[in-house]
Amino acid sequence: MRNIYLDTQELEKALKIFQENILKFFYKLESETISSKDAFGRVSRNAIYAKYSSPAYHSSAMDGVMVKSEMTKYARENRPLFLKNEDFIFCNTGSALVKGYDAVIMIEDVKIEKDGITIMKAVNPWENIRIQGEDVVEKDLLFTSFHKFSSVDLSVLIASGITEVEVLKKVKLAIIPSGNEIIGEEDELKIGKIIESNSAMLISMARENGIDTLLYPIVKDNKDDIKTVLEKALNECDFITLIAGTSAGSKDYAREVLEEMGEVYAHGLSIKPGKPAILGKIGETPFVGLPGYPVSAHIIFDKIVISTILKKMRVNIEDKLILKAKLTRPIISSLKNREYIRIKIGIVDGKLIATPLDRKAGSLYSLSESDGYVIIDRNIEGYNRGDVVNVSLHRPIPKNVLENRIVSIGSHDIVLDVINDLLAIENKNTRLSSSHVGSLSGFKALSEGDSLIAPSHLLDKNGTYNNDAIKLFFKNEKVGKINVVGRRQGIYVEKGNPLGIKTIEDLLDKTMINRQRGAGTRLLFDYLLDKKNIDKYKIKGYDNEVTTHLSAALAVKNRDCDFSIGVESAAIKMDIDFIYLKDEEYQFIVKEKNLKLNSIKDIIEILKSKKFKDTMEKLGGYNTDKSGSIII
Ligand SMILES: Nc1nc2c(c(=O)[nH]1)N[C@H]1C(S)=C(S)[C@@H](COP(=O)(O)OP(=O)(O)OC[C@H]3O[C@@H](n4cnc5c(N)ncnc54)[C@H](O)[C@@H]3O)O[C@H]1N2
Ligand code: MOO
Repeated sequence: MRNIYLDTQELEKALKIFQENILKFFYKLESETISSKDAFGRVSRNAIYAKYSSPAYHSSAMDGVMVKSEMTKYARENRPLFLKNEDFIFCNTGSALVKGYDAVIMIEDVKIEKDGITIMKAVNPWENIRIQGEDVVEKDLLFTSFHKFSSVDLSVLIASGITEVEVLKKVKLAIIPSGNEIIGEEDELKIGKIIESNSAMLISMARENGIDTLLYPIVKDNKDDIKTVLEKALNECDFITLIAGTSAGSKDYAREVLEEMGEVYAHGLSIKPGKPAILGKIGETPFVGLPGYPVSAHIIFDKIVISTILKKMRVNIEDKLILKAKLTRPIISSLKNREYIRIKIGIVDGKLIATPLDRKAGSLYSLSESDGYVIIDRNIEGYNRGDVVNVSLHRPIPKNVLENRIVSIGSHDIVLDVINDLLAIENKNTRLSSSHVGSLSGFKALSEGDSLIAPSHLLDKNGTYNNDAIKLFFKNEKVGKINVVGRRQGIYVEKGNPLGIKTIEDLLDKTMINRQRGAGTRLLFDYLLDKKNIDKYKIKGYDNEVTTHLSAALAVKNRDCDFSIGVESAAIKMDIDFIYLKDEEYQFIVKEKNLKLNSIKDIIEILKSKKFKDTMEKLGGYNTDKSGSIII
């Protein structure tokens, strides 16, 4: 039977109903006694009071000599005072104060003589002394009940004589991956199979929040097998999560099994990604069905599983930091769901900008690349380009990381990855943060202040590169060009060129996958077709697009088309054949005022380096003779 869940609930409402139904889970507070040294991240069960004062006795705060302050009161710069050996005691930082002495003179202020010392100034009573209990007094309240211990707290405990603490037992969370197509990372990846990768992310998210996990073997889409593993998990764990099988597929059994074994409180939330989540319980054990797509699983795990367990542990759920930033692209959202849109942040001309990333729930890498989410609530249609939006950060971003991030929007080339890797190897803080939209859109973004550099390779009428576009987009502002690499553009064909393609004319009856509108490679292809008077729309697949050279090469390798177009290096990387068409210049377009930025200087330094030239040479199909030179 298929589950059809037409009615979705708001996340907060579903969470409330779920939590109201698992009160026994919340009230069962088991504790254990552990060494204070192991208490990092753990939560105290009771209030904790200091056993000793700290310092435990009066002690010297400096290396020097212990004195009776009264005896030093007449010492002056112009009237040195001599103290005999029996009038003082040499001491170190931390030495216990000897009875009768009440001050310490730093060793730098003492002149050592044969049978005593000379001092040039008086000391006050208790000067340079750490008084007993100055930091903590015996029986002081150190920590309240339900306090989560930080690294510093552990030292406080130990310094105050508390060697053991009673803490809440960690919640043990079952993570059960499911699906007939799911294989272990050690298994061979074949068509139709998916590597089980969600649990690695979920286990470390749990660990970050002080939750223990038990990972079960991958269970097949089979009701009996799912029931067997759930029975086992019920005996071994306090909370159960089942990955996948939550939606409407013919093999999605999570809901059915939960209905048979326990209770379902919600199936279907009005959020995206994460919509098909299932909340319920089996016996008294909370159960959450996580949608299989990684981004959906991540959101439901964070918003429901972790937040519920932290609530039980009485740990505050920290609100995420919010940054206001200007959207570089419009976002259209459905009125039915609250959407979590992944965002990458950057700074351009002193302003924070927000670039929306891939929205698909299966695009795990875009989650890893993102800095946070823009949340678009139900009943909001979305935002326009240029709108200032709130970005809820996954974690705080250090200022220097943001300032050293070069927002690059434009054409794609593998060289961008090479530059980033070399920046890391050379221990520079600068990084390229690239969006691949093609050369023309890159120019538009640069001219509208959405990016710092625009990688581009637009052929001019007179055979140079990018000058026509500069004239068109920058009428009142000076821009410079940084030569990145020369590249060879051509046609990608299957290895061995079985269709015998040699010239542009041979492409007429073949199927292609094109690059996106505005991509320099596509424009070059159009130009070459034009020169031969070939109607581009006669080429089958002309409108099918991909956005990078590597994806174009992959499409040929996978035989999704007869040919595609792009730079030679991607053909070499994908091990397919390449038919040369033209040399071209790939350049970074930068506003002249920004050429002096340290981050841009870092890029130029890398481009001029021998390591860069060697790496590009190894990749093949590149010319680095002009790399790093600037044309204004
Ligand atoms: N007809 C409909 N189909 C789908 C709907 C819908 O409403 N109607 N909802 C879609 C949404 S939204 C989501 S999210 C997914 C959720 O799917 P399931 O929870 O049923 O999970 P699967 O279909 O089994 O898997 C989805 C996807 O994720 C991969 N996966 C599963 N487990 C793992 C894992 N441990 N590690 C890595 N990847 C995993 C799985 O292979 C699939 O590719 O349903 C939509 N469909
Ligand atoms: O709502 Mo599903 O969780 O988008 O991808």
